[in-house]
Amino acid sequence: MENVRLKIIDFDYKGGGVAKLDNKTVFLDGGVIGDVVEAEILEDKKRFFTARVLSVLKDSPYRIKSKCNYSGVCGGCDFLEFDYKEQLKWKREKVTNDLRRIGSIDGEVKDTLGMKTPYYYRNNIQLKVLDGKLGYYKKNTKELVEVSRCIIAKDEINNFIRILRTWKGIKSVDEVSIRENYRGEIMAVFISSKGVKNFNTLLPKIVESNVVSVFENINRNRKVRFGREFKKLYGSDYLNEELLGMKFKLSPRSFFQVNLLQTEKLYNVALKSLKLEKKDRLLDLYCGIGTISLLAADKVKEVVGVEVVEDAVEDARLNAKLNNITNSRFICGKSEDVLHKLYENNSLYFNKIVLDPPRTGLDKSLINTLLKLGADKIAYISCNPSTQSRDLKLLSEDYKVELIQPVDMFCNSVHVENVVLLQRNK
Ligand SMILES: C[S@@+](CC[C@H](N)C(=O)[O-])C[C@H]1O[C@@H](n2cnc3c(N)ncnc32)[C@H](O)[C@@H]1O
Repeated sequence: MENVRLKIIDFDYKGGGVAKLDNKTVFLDGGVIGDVVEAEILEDKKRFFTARVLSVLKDSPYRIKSKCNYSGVCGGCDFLEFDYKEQLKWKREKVTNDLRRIGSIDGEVKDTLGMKTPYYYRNNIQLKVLDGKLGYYKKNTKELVEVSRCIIAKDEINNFIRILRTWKGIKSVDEVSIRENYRGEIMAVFISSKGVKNFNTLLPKIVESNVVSVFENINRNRKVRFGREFKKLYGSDYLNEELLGMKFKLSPRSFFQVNLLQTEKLYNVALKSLKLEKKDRLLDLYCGIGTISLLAADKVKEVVGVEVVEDAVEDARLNAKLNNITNSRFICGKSEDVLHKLYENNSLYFNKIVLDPPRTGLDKSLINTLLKLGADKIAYISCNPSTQSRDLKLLSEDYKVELIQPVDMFCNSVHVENVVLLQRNK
């Protein structure tokens, strides 16, 4: 097919441009809303085309010059050439459209809570390693783009990348996960199928730096991020974090939100929306290391957190002790199974619930139990408005939506975090 001229009108879920041609949708590999581009059609399917941007013929008014040297090549970010204020507006619209289209929900969506400076915010990155080179995959490929610095990662993570680039042993590593805490300390996990070699040659540099913890993780199954065993190579078992004035310990397998400043805003919105009272019994499903549970503990009678990763549950129990909290309890298991058992045994009643599942959203059986349980208020936090909208449609049988607040957790990427407060119908 010959090349075509297209106007970008939207972004798809991967951050690629969307256009229209012959009444069919075109999914492109790039472009910014408002751009006019020359594109090569790659596939002509029944309902859509796929296409590759060859050149931008007319710049969108929202196109900006990227501050990143790897922009357009590296698949790590989607929106580095899209004006930040417009990103926030687009994310609000994305949430509005998903709720309407998938969830049949029409409520008012608040303006996305953004950052003043949407760079150098990520406290956790995963770099691929290929032939001793460190980087991210090129968009939609397994080709490595070598990087010496990442514009969305925090400063000390970038310093550690510099150190790793001089280390010969990096060749024995397949992937490296690097975390930075609130005071610039680093925890690194070297993920390797055969074991980390020559760590002793990296050690002197690590001792001089602010790396506080290094683990090896043997992983031969590329479908999961981590293998079963973590072996400590250096330093502490945990990374210490501080969030809204409380202390948390975090072990290498546990989940922690990637943007500290935005997490504080997110948690404040969710907890405030629940209007917590001393008589409340709060259930925190998908609780990770217990951050939300423990931040809520002094406002309620009792809080119970549920989490499937054992290490995270142990962290949560430790974090309760660390913060002298005595009215919290953490259960290890799948939220859907644990909630079902709690309900069947009639053992505990919760009048308020926090949900914060992974991108796949809620299990249908969990939704059924939630409807039977009938808590007064549910704060549903999600990093995927599409699955959240699907779940809300089922929950709206008994609940009405009272608040919809998007939060920009993943600046310069297509992803958006969203909080929805549900109130049970009288
Ligand atoms: C998006 S994170 C939220 C964690 C925590 N609320 C926070 O803000 O840090 C989702 C968490 O759910 C856990 N998880 C995934 N599937 C689960 C399930 N079926 N039941 C319970 N926890 C699950 C993950 O291990 C992860 O810790």
